[in-house]
Amino acid sequence: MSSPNTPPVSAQDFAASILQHLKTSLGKDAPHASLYDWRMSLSLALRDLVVDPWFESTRRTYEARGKRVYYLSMEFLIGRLIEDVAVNLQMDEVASEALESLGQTYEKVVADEPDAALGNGGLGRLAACFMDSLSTLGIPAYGYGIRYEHGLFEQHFDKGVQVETAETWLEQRHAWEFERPEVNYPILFGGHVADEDGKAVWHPEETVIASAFDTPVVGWEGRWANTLRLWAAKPDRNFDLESFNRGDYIAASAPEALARTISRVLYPDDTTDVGKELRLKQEYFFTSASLQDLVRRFLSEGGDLKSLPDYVAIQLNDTHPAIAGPELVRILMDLHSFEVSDAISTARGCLAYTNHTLLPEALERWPEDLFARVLPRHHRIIQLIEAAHFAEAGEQVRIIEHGEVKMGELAFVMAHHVNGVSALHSELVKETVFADLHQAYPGRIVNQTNGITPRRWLYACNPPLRNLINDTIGTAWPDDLEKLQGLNAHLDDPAFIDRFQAAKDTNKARLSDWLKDRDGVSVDPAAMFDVQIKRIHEYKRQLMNLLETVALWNEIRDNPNGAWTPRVKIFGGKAAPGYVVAKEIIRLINDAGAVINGDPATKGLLQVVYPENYNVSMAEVLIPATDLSEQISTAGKEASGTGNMKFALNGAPTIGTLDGANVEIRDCVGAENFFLFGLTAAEVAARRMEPDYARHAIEASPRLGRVLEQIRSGVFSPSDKDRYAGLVDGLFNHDYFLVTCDFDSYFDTQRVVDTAFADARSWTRLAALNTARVGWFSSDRTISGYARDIWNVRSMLATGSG
Ligand SMILES: CCc1ccc([C@H](C)CC(=O)N[C@@H]2O[C@H](CO)[C@@H](O)[C@H](O)[C@H]2O)cc1
Repeated sequence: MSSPNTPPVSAQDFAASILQHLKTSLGKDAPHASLYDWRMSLSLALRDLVVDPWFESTRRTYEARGKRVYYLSMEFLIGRLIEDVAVNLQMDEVASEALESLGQTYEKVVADEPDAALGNGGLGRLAACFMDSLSTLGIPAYGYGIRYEHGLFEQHFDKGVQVETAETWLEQRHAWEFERPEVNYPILFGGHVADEDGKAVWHPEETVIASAFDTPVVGWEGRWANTLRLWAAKPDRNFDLESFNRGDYIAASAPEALARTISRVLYPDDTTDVGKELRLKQEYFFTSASLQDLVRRFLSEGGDLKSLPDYVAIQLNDTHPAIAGPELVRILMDLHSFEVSDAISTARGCLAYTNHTLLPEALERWPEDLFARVLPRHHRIIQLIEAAHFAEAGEQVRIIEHGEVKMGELAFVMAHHVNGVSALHSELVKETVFADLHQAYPGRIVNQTNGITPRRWLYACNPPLRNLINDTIGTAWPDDLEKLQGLNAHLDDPAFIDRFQAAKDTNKARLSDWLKDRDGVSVDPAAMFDVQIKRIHEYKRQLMNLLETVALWNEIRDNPNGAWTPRVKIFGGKAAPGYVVAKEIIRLINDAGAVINGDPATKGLLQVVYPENYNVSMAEVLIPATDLSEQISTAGKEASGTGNMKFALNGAPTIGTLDGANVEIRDCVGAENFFLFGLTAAEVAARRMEPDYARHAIEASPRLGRVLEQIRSGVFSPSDKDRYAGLVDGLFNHDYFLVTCDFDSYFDTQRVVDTAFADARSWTRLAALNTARVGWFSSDRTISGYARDIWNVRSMLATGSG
């Protein structure tokens, strides 16, 4: 029993509560209950324990007239919730005991829960970690987003090729949400704006209703609980019975179908602005509903809108909710008769914006005509905002330019603070994408280096290591993660190192069982588990990892008697459906993997594994079992990364570039404890200026040249020799992400890793050292930074953590 605090309920009472829900909520008795019935009953029994702290938190915030944080995000990549809630309520072991007493297996029941995959990757997962930390710190907050009927697509491989199918998490009842039919708002679209006695009046042509679904978010030890309010789209008018009676069934259900389209599916793009009208409507839909809701709440508590910034801190998770600036100005001007300048300054006083990427193709720019057609009133208001900005800071930066509405510039101008997500990224934001605005508004850009919640990403996903840490330094670390520094004193204690290794081995055995059961793939837990899991993108350089794998394959075949360190290369990740090159890279990894895995000469020494449908739940199995964390993006491209933090926390040293938060991880663990390679961001910029830099790099590396020739000539696609000719030519002619230039440094550093891993005890010490020194990357520290530097909010839990 390692859980620090006494759980609120005994296993016996909790078993009774599960049985009660089975009977009254699921209408089943134990002998006839399905896995789904047990899972729902467990979820509802846990949810019962969340409601009181939830009500209490809401009541205390109301009474204290406290300032609230509103986190607006198009994505919340939540994953499963049972274990998260059980752990935060200190109920994980009680729940396991209770289910056991009912003849059920906790792990099996937990694994039946579908992931809430309402996000693409880093940005969405960060939002979920932030919600956990806001509750743990007792900061009153609402998360606002969209209740997509279909989250991120399911990925399947058909002969190594990614195919996408619709995700269906809501096919079954979602145990954790409470529908709020009474909380709904009209969302207006299109039409025109008329000037009626000096006032601009919007005459929309379409109205959709936003209806709320609330999910409680309980923090560590159940001390506080906030709300995640997700909006679903509904028609503003009833079923068209008349058309139905006329037999025109399509017309009858059209309003419903059309309205629901807005919250039907998550756009699966995580780096390319698709510029689709429906995407713009989704962004306005949830932003307008959220602003109408928070203004109603503020007014219902007797607030004076002039003082809104003192009670409301709105954080824009990238530019996706950037329409919040013009929308809040519209609400203040058109519905509450504010003057334009007061409306703009009041709105700016509430808003802050986080930038998560420098990739030009990811910066949202809406065609002005499309924008003006869908949001004619906001188009006008943006012109007013731009005029005010010109008056304040000159005309060098425009919001509307070349027939486009630039959402990054709009978010910047309408925010009191703008932040990047790692120290390097925030500097690059000042020097590149917002250099002019940084000049105009010095001091507006700050840094808040990302973080991860240790509750999900250590305490819940890694019981063996959690227990070892509890036994070694006590149980205070889950909400004070820098306490892990206490492990440094045990790094030279052989017993501790043995237990650390044992924990890693347990997790590696669990992963190999998982791969065997799920995919029929067997891996050797004694081999090095070398893992790269993240969205597939050229800048993340999964291709370079694959090229190194083929080079190693060659090396082993050339020197079969060499002292090779057995390695399992594990890849995981989805490509945006329209991202052709990324899908080619996936296919090449699978094709090359098939050849390498089938080669008797390297059997047991090198293996490639690529489980389908990487998601949050898979990460929770892969990360604790990892020996080597691959963070190999082109320097200057990965804004932060958060997977890098999860691996280090779970005792996996990093091979990586000086990019994003890798820089700060290396500073924390020590340069000698980080396998650094590659060009720096500045060197990347310089190398790009050199003509033919890729061709020269390839000519200088026979090892690389050989690998590229093998791929080009169809060694991994014997039935379709030229399948990868284009991909290889791409490297020769426009290797924008400098795979060719960093290859040799990467290959050589991997050989250093081989040698280091071969010395098991020193490797385990290195792994434990990583865990000990990355406590700073808790999202509690990140959120405390936002609260202090941007939101100026206090914790309602006045103890030390506030
Ligand atoms: C418009 C399409 C679109 C959708 C999502 C995005 C996100 C900003 C992409 C994203 O997830 N960025 C990642 O954010 C993480 C959290 O801050 C960082 O750790 C990653 O480095 C960054 O790539 C860009 C463009």
